[in-house]
Amino acid sequence: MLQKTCRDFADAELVPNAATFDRERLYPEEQIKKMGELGVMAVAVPEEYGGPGLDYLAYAIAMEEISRGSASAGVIMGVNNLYLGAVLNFGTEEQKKKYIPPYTTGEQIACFQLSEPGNGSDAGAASTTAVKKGDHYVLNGTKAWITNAYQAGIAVVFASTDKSLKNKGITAFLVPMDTEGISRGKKEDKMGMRGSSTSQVIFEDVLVPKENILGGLGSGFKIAMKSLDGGRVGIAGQGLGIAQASLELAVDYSQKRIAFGKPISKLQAIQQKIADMALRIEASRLLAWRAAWLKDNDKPYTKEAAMAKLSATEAATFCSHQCIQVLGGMGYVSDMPAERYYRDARVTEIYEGTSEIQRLVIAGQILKEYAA
Ligand SMILES: Cc1cc2nc3c(=O)[nH]c(=O)nc-3n(C[C@H](O)[C@H](O)[C@H](O)COP(=O)(O)OP(=O)(O)OC[C@H]3O[C@@H](n4cnc5c(N)ncnc54)[C@H](O)[C@@H]3O)c2cc1C
Repeated sequence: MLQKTCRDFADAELVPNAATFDRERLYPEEQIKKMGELGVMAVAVPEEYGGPGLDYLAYAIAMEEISRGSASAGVIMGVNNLYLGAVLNFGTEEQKKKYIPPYTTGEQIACFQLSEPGNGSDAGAASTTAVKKGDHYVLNGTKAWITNAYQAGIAVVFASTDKSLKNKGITAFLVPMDTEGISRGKKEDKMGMRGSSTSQVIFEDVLVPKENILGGLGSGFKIAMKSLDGGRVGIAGQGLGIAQASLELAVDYSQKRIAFGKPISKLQAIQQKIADMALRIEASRLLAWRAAWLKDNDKPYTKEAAMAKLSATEAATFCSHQCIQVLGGMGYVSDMPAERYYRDARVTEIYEGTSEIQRLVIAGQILKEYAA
């Protein structure tokens, strides 16, 4: 039912507008509010905090269907859910009551600030500092590549409270984005995902009350890694959505395009592409749903989430590439969405851990299993 609801919504509200969001770098405000009404801005948030109380399998499915319509809407939703997951899993009761409900409806959205100009994959090397001053911490530094930075009302910010402890000295803070001393850099001019804003966020002597520490002093790195495990199930869903949209377009076009007197879908070379696309999508979907199922059943799922993210995002790049090939010249122009799928797909292999980092995570887990 959720899948159908999201698919119908995407077909009615996202598919017809996705090219405009992309071309005009437009934040899909109206659609994000409607997604809030559908419950997908806070999929796994229990009803007591304003969410629909679903699980990560539902999240993977919703991310796929929304991203099939507009990958930009998908990443806005994904980062909002990433923030909510961190507060839900690591917040005190008071923090959950205060910092979850306003971000479940799509009226206000959140961001997740881990990366910095000097470190992305090496997230433990955070150079943003938080220094204790009385009942407050003073934050200084620059966060980079922050999705939703221009719209977000709240952020979870990772900063070092003790550099000598390296990643064990990182602490997570809940920081309202209108706090004095916070400014945003220019909007990044991106290859894809142009309906979502991405920018640096600069902290200059930003005072944050000590009650806004999330999960305890020095737990920031653990919070980031655990949150990203869940986030990767969502990005796998996003990759699947782009891949599925590419497959559907390629199949439809191939049945209508006539070359040498018959539809190109009759050509075995085109059929091979369709088979390869469908195969990668089905395999990745099973990986994504398995990772979600493991999480929903409180079983370890770090390796499975990394496999799902890696497989589905590589499928997105592969399928969007093949889709352009099936469309020929029409794949290369913006009259058709194939070139947008290709541009949007590319970053899914970069954010929430690059493909290289997913392989490191997978290999690390496997080597641990075999060492036992
Ligand atoms: C559009 C967009 C939105 C984003 N949104 C957010 C956000 O909301 N919040 C946030 O915190 N971050 C966000 N990011 C940042 C993203 O997570 C980082 O870009 C990503 O983690 C990679 O970090 P980096 O860019 O510093 O690359 P680097 O870490 O410098 O990596 C460069 C290259 O080296 C490789 N590499 C690095 N270390 C290793 C290693 N140990 N082994 C093998 N290869 C390695 C990488 O895989 C990559 O190919 C976003 C990025 C983009 C582009």
